[in-house]
Amino acid sequence: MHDETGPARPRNAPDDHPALPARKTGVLLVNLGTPNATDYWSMRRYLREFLSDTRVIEAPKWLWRPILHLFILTTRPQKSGAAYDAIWNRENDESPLRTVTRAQTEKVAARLKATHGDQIVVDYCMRYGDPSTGSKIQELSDLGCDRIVFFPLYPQYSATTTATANDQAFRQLMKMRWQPAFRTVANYCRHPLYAEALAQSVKRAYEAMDRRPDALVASYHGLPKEYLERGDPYHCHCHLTTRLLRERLGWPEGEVTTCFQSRFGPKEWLQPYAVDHVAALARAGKRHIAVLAPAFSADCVETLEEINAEIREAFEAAGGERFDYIPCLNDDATHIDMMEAILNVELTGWI
Ligand SMILES: C=CC1=C(C)c2cc3[nH]c(cc4nc(cc5[nH]c(cc1n2)c(C)c5CCC(=O)O)C(CCC(=O)O)=C4C)c(C)c3C=C
Ligand SMILES: [Fe+2]
Ligand SMILES: [Fe+2]
Repeated sequence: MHDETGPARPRNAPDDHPALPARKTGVLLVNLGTPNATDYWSMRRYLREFLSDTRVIEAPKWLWRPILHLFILTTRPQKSGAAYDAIWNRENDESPLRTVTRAQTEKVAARLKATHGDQIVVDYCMRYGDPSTGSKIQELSDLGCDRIVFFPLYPQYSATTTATANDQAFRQLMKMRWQPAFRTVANYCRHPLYAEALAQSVKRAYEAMDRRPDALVASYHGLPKEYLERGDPYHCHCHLTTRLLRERLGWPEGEVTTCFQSRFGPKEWLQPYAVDHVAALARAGKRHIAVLAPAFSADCVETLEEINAEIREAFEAAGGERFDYIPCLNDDATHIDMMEAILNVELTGWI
């Protein structure tokens, strides 16, 4: 045995002893994932990986596989490809989710480097698509990270997001001879800096408007209702998020409402559905609404396309006149403050 690891062969080791990397700590930000391009095959590859995940689709495999392969993967890639095409970042030839996640990573890295120096390596990965979770954990380990903080960027916990991100990380660890010590970051919808960041984004958006909206709507990604009945806390975390945001803004009850978007398939999902909710607001005389999407840490196809197109159209079709979308927290300084604060707690004892 040799008593030291470092950037080269350990002290007193024989010549054929493998070189050992310097000890570092890794931070890996994780988001859902995104296709590499909007063509049929790129979309199909991404959707196939995503919709084959049994954390996302809980139906029995014998039932779901034929539906997925015969119906969904033959039609959805074109439909979703068109949605991604409408929001694609052509400058970098990538989806906005990847652009934003990279910007978040660079800013978090700069903050942690300023405090802790070069002993920390910050990177990002995706649960589906590229860069994959497994490849990034391996890369951090190859760089000498024998401790990794794994940070799923989902404010509200769901088995369909947080748990499957963690599962994928642990699948990689199962393959490794020298596993890093590993910490997963919990959901953070209760974190005061999260409510603060959301509240500031609302205040900023309201200040930039020439008139105050008649209602503020928090639209969250939906889930099949039966997942809630089986114990997924996501629904409650969404309502908690809305309440903490409203309290942070100092607004009375009812001033911020909650709804759920992105319904997929014929089953009942969490209600109220965003399209119905905004239409009902318009019919109730709320002519001007503002909408934010607190379940998304980065703007993506679900916010830029679905909210700004489908949900906006539902509002206008019901008589609504003005619809303002408030962007996600993305790489805003308040969001990076929150991530830095959470990471500094998670890094305790490691640096
Ligand atoms: C089919 C079931 C789905 C569940 C359950 C689900 C949960 C869920 N998803 C997010 C966040 C995102 N989802 C995104 C895209 C997306 N989601 C589904 C389906 C389910 N999501 C599909 C099929 C897609 C792809 C787009 C499409 O075909 O409609 C994204 C955007 C990714 C991007 O590249 O922009 C995010 C982010 C949450 C938070 C969640 C449950 C809590
Ligand atoms: Fe989704
Ligand atoms: Fe609930």
